Amino acid sequence: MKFLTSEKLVICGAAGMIGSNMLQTAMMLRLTPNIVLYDPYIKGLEGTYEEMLHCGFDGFNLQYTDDISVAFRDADYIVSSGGAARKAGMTREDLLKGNAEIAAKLGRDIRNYAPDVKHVVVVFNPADITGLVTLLYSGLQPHQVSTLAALDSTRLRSELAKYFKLPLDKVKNTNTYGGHGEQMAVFSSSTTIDNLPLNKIIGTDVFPEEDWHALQQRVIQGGKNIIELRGRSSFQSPAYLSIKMMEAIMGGEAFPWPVGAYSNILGYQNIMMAMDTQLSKEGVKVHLPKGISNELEVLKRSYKHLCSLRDEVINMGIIPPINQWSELNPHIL
Ligand SMILES: NC(=O)c1ccc[n+]([C@@H]2O[C@H](COP(=O)([O-])OP(=O)(O)OC[C@H]3O[C@@H](n4cnc5c(N)ncnc54)[C@H](O)[C@@H]3O)[C@@H](O)[C@H]2O)c1
Repeated sequence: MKFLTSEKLVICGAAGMIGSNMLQTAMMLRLTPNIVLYDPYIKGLEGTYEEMLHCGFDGFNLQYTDDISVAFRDADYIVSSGGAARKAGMTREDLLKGNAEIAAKLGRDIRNYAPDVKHVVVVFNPADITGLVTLLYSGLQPHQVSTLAALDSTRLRSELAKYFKLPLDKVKNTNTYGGHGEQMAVFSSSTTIDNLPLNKIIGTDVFPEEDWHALQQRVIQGGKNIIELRGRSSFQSPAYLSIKMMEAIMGGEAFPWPVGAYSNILGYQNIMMAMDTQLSKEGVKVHLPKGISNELEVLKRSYKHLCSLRDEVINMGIIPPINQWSELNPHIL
């Protein structure tokens, strides 16, 4: 059976829930036979490796290591979920600081050991910030780094499909941009429900305004709901979507959802956030989402929220002030 490419894919955080599921998805989609698993937790990493052998997949050259220099040598693609998930008693700031520090190290490791990597997908949270920090320290070009940001859009589609009791594919073009969760910017003007524009239905008897607000809350709480139902944070959906991003980057099937990318668009600068994006072998292309004026206002609010998170990371001393970014990475103007 054929592979999409024979280039080397590295999965960081492969001992974890998302990382190990990314591996299984990449193998099932037969992206490449050459996959290297990295995680500092070597015992769990061996467990992931062993389980994949037990699946009985043919044709793979699978390796694992807790030595990042070995993992990254000659890497063509890197995807990383290697960071902490938020646990009880942990503040958002704790997660932000810890994972931003991991992202700074990831960036330095890319610069040192994988300077010729083609693309890096960052998954660990808060992904917009960890992606930005990785980009700055890696020295890569902005189109070479993207982040997983599709889950609000896929959750919006599933909530709408459940509300209207329709199959998922009757709900089209659900796009959320900007930051994740509370700060997402829903662009309902692009969405159709069984071919009817969503904006024509909102506020009618078919879909009262209060139901629309409640539905958006369910989207925002989508991740929390999975924790309540399953007793742990989501892992199958982020793993699947991250590897589908990688498939598009390797030249395979297009990725239909927004991804997080570095934006240099006027009014949305010096930030990584979900925009109207296309992934291909050339990396990620970023455009300002098309929307009506109140959607763009919400996007602006979301951008400002991400700027305040970014500024927290600057104040923590993890990344320098914006006017010094080009010294760290000359591709950032
Ligand atoms: N972007 C998204 O939409 C999205 C969705 C869900 C979860 N996440 C995030 O993904 C991350 C991973 O979640 P999980 O459920 O797989 O967690 P997990 O705890 O199961 O796995 C994390 C793995 O990362 C490893 N790790 C720790 N430090 C590392 C480092 N410096 N380099 C490489 N690996 C390292 C750990 O040993 C562990 O095996 C979390 O930050 C979570 O919040 C993101």
